[in-house]
Amino acid sequence: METGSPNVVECTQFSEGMRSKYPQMLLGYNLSPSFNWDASGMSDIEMRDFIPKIAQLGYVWQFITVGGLHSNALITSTFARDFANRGMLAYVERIQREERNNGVDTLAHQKWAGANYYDRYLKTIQGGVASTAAMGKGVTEDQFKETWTRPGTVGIDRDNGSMVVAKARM
Ligand SMILES: O=CC(=O)O
Repeated sequence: METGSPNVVECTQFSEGMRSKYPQMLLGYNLSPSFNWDASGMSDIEMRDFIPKIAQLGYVWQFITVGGLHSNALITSTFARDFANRGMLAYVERIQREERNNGVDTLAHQKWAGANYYDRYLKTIQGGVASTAAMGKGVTEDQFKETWTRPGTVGIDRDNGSMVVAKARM
């Protein structure tokens, strides 16, 4: 279902009407980023509970249409502005350390670009020996294999005061 704003009353009425005629009907709902959620009148707690609440009304397929677009736009925009001012520190602080601290797989993104696949492909056609492997010893991805801590890093204050887990330079 599409509504004009996120509204539990409207969801309830639709669900009750639908289920009075088709009791087994499974419902879907667009958790739309087009809504101004802050203008909906819901408290933060009500927003947090919105999904499970309407799930109980039978909305078993709930989707956020362009949540990824908005999150990408936000980080790209805020990072680009910071990068213009603080250069690589902005990248390291906002992106690389956050990827590491949150276990985000793109931290070492080479495999996402198909480098392992391409290396195996090269080895196959070169009879098992590829002198130009993208993922061989000494490549940039090796820099993400070891960790150490160092003091004095700005902007991160997680478990160890001012110490930050950083990756070794090889
Ligand atoms: O554009 C998408 C939406 O409004 O849900």
